[in-house]
Amino acid sequence: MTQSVLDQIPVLSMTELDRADFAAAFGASFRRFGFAMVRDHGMDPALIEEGLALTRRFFALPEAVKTRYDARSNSGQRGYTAFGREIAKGGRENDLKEFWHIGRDLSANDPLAGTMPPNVWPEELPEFKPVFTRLFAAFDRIGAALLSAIALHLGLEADWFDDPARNGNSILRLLHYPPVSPDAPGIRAGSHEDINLITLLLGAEEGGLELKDRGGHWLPVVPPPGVLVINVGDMLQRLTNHVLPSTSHRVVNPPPERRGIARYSMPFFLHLRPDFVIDALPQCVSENHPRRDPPISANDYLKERLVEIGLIGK
Ligand SMILES: O=C(O)CCC(=O)C(=O)O
Ligand SMILES: [Fe+2]
Repeated sequence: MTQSVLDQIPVLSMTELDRADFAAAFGASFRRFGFAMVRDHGMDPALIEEGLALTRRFFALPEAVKTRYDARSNSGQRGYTAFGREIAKGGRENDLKEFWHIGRDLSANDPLAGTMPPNVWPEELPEFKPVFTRLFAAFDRIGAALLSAIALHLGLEADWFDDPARNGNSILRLLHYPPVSPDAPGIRAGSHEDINLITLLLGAEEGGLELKDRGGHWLPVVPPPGVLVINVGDMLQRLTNHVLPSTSHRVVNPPPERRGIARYSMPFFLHLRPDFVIDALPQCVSENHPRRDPPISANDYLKERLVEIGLIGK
């Protein structure tokens, strides 16, 4: 498979291809689209279903209960962010979505503990903590395998990302896009790029997700059931000096016949360790392709971007 024949995101098997072939195909999809789709990723379908069922139950709770877990006290990094609060960088209308964030639980004496607030859990749903703790660990594990494929594709050692991503400030986001009324201003999620290294997305089978391809056209991303959608975030774009493009994407409103249907999805934003300094890899810099961005620590970059999307005050 060469890059030029890729005009739809291929669905790649993590078990049918050997390690080198998977890395080549995954890398080609990333270079072409900034997106990839993967099956046979080994995540337990029953666990995913449990997570999505709990997500539906949480968002069905009364607003007064959900706002008890308001994430404004921790920069939007844990707990509940109400409908209409987040706005795409540079966007005009706030997004038509509400979400819940789960992060990494570090011990209080960990040197990085200051950069990661403790999780909050909804008392109303005791299964939340065990189920999402397991899902977070599963995403961490598959994320590490995908980073290893990216490393091979870039000509690095397979374990290159192990240390930079260990105890990364990753976030599991549970998303609810309620039914959309015909006169609603704005869209479910305005065009944006993800901040982190890579995003692993599950449950986005209800349509609406679109990526902007290199020709500037919006291409629907329609994963078959259970397939993981992975995209390049801004941190990987910076690290690879834009060789791997962080691709703009959005979630458009449903057509009239599906307006009454809510949409749920579960992106895992895989982050670097907060103290890791993101600087272009030497193999991605040349005379013809000079360095594009100055070095910056993952934590400083994250803070800068959270201000831009309205999750922390200036
Ligand atoms: O819901 C989706 O399918 C995508 C969500 C997304 O792009 C995001 O939350 O950054
Ligand atoms: Fe996104």
